Amino acid sequence: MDPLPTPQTQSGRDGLAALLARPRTALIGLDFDGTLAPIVADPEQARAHPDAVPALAALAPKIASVAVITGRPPEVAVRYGGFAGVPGLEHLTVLGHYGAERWDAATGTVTAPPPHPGVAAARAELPRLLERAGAAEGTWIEEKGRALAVHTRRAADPQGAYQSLRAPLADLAARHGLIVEPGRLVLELRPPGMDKGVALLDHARAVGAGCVVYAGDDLGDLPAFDAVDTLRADGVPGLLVCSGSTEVTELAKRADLVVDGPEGVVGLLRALAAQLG
Ligand SMILES: O=P(O)(O)OC[C@H]1O[C@H](O[C@H]2O[C@H](CO)[C@@H](O)[C@H](O)[C@H]2O)[C@H](O)[C@@H](O)[C@@H]1O
Repeated sequence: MDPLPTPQTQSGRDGLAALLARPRTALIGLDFDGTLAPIVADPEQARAHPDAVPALAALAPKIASVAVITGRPPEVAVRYGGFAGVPGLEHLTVLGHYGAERWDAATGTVTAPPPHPGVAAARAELPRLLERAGAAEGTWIEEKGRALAVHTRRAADPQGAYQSLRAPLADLAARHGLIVEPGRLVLELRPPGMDKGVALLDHARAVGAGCVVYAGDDLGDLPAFDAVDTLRADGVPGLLVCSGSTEVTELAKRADLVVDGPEGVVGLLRALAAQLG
């Protein structure tokens, strides 16, 4: 059996104690890439850790809500995660595109606002811009519909390629009313106005969460960490979990609990499910 780890902060221990005392009020929010799915070189090959879905399916019926909150389009996270049609996950919610789009297992449908016109304009310019910026071989554009992501993980010098594209992509985004979302060797051009913090807060309020756990690994998860702090200030206990990596260190500094990547996240989910009986 997986041992239940002890958070290193008092607020984290309070958050965990609240979850164990009142599981039926608990919301667990989880990022996808780097948290439920191991990081791989090709984003189209990312899949949930093989034990993630069984662990979630064991835990979800014992708590108020499980929400996957991801930068991916929700239908992609559902497909790569293997989340659809799973007994135990009948009420799973996937908040995709940083919360702009939503998939509910109960209906199997996605709700989404209209696309931002700046994405089409940026799409038309992006290949030429990368050429002019001398983007390294291996730089890859991920077409996300509501957004465009430029990946450098497969370049010979991924960090150098990433840094060299920051300014030109920031300029392109600004010209079309978009923002740049930086992540693990990815710079995403996306519409403003939504982030994982807004998504988590809205969902926590909608389900009437009495305590919240959030686990993430990347810079885009920091607003969700802020949301847990906001909830704590409102009297809702919370637990911040960092799915640790050597690529991003910002979350580890803020987390109540650092676990060893998706393997560690799955171990935590399994331990919670076992503890809740
Ligand atoms: O919010 P998330 O679920 O963490 O999604 C963030 C981005 O994740 C994906 O990129 C990351 O994972 C890839 C596959 O492991 C990896 O190759 C890449 O370097 C990472 O940045 C995804 O491709 C993006 O669309 C997401 O926005």
